[in-house]
Parts: sequence; structure tokens; C-alpha cells
Amino acid sequence: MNEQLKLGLPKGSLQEATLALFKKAGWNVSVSGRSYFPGIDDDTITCALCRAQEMAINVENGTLDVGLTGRDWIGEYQSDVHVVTDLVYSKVSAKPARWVVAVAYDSPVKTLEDLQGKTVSTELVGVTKRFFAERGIDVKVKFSWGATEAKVVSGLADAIVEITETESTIKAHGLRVIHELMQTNTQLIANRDAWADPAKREKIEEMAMLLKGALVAGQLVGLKLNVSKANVEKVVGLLPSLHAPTVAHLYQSDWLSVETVVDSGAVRDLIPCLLKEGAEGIIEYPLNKVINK
Ligand SMILES: Nc1ncnc2c1ncn2[C@@H]1O[C@H](COP(=O)(O)OP(=O)(O)OP(=O)(O)O)[C@@H](O)[C@H]1O
Ligand SMILES: O=P(O)(O)OC[C@H]1O[C@H](OP(=O)(O)OP(=O)(O)O)[C@H](O)[C@@H]1O
Ligand SMILES: [Mg+2]
Repeated sequence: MNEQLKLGLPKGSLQEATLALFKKAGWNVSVSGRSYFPGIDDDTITCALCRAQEMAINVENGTLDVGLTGRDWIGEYQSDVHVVTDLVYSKVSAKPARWVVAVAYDSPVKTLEDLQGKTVSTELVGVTKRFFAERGIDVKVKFSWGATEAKVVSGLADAIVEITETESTIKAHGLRVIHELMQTNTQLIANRDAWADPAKREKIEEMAMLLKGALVAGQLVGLKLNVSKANVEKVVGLLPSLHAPTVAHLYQSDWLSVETVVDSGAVRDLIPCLLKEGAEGIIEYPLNKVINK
């Protein structure tokens, strides 16, 4: 690659989770002081921090070759970019976040149609206008700079269209969700010319593969245990795995070592069952990457 790859990292809600993901994928990104140009331990890449809202615009116009942002903001500007891959994580979890229509708990509004003629406050103006227009519901959409939930409480709007992940902000303001507009997750997007350039495309594809591998690994753990030959079938039968588990002989013994990868959420229930079926010396370890062809 002759030129460095210009990578945009989202400043704000997605920043921390994105830098942690890059670290797991193999890149150390160092954000220092007030600079919006972090360092990265890869000579073929230059980094810039960019608001999630502006990322797709900057990738579309070539200021950046590649960037990460939410599907919501790509849709808001209907940006002409190449979506390389979905990376399903949000601010605090590895799940999508949801854009919802919410009203005050005691509001007479029960359905979307009840919002006819009313005021809706949101940061996501374009998507919201299109959403109501498609349904023939005439609402006044007012742009919100943030703290949008407060606008229903203070009577500035009849409803909001707002993002929620844990629902803690919705609940803290006594709001009621009446409809889900869409789910959103992080995506890796590329500029169309960068994607057409073979060297850049190869680098972007490698990046996508390693980021996905790191993300998948976050939901899995490695599990290793010993079991006697007599009990191995019962123990292996309990193990869900990416492929068949690896079974190896222990030196000068009738015992076997079994190694596999399982869903981290399943381990709590799985370990007691494995013990009951004769497993011993169980170890669980975190994984950095899981790469599947
Ligand atoms: N829990 C969350 N809350 C808000 N945005 C989230 C959350 N999880 C993921 N996102 C994504 O983060 C992006 C918005 O991030 P950004 O930091 O630019 O806005 P913000 O959170 O409103 O920033 P600010 O801290 O200035 O309010 C969107 O693409 C959104 O989908
Ligand atoms: O469902 P939750 O987990 O509570 O997360 C969603 C909240 O987080 C974001 O607020 P942000 O911190 O961006 O503040 P803002 O409203 O000032 O943009 C978003 O706008 C919601 O208010
Ligand atoms: Mg916000």
C-alpha cells in the first residue's frame, strides 16, 4: 500500500468500546490530551477521531478511507458508502441499541396515529421525518441537541424519538415506549474509491476480519478439563463447541484432556454438570480472537 489508510474512530458514546475492540484485534490506539489524531502502532494507518454523526459524510467524501459509526447515522444522511461489515456492539454492551418513540407515562398517546399534529423532539431528524411521512402521520419534528428525554418531562414535546440501550434514561424520566423505529449497531464503512483500490481493500478486509474475530471472542471462553476414558462420552456430550472438541491423551494414564470453546453465558450452568459427569481440573480462559473462515 503506497498511501496510509485514513481510519476514522468514533468520538463519544462508541469511543471507549471501539478502542477496546481495536486493542483486542491487535492495534494499540493512544489518544493523548486534547488531540483528535490518536497514535496507532501500525505505520500503514493514520487515525482521526470523528463524531459518529459525521463519520459517514467524511467517509463518503474521502476525507477518511474507512471508519466506524452507528447504522443510525449512516441512514440519517443516506450516505453512499460501502458497508464492509456489521460489528454488533453499542456503548456498554455487545448488543444493538434501539431507536424508539416514547411519551410521558401518563400521556393519552397510545399509538403512533395519536401523535397526529403533535410535536416530536429528536436528534435523528431525517429518519424521524421519513418514518412519520411514510405512515401518513403529520407531526412537527423538532431538532434536539441532546438530553432529549427531558423535553417530554418539561412539556417542550409530546413525544421523543430517542436511542436507548439499557432503558435507564427512559425509565429515569418516567417515559413509556410506544414503538420501536429501528435497531442500530456499529458498522465498518469504507469510501467507494478506497474499496476499489486493491491494496486499501486488502487492508480494510484484514481489519474487518480481526475486529470481527475480537468481537466474537468476547462472547466465548475456552474450557479445558480432564476426564477418565470411562466418562468421556458423557462429558463430551454436554459440550457445545465451534467444532468437535479436541481430545488428547494424558501421559501414561487412562485419562483424557478435553479442550473446547463455549458461549461465556453458558459456563455457569455447564461447569456443575461437567463435574457431575466426572470432569476434573476444569479451567476456563478468556479468548482474544476467534477467526472462522
Ligand atoms: N447507549 C448509547 N447511547 C447513545 N448512543 C449509542 C449508544 N450505544 C451506541 N450508540 C451509538 O453511538 C452513536 C452516537 O454516538 P455519539 O457519541 O456521537 O453521540 P452521543 O452519545 O449523543 O454523544 P454525546 O456524548 O455528545 O451526547 C450512534 O451511532 C449510536 O447508535
Ligand atoms: O438506554 P440508556 O442506556 O440509558 O442509553 C441511552 C441514552 O444515552 C444517550 O445519551 P447521551 O449520553 O448521549 O446524552 P445526550 O442525550 O446529551 O446526547 C442517549 O441519547 C440516551 O439518552
Ligand atoms: Mg447523545
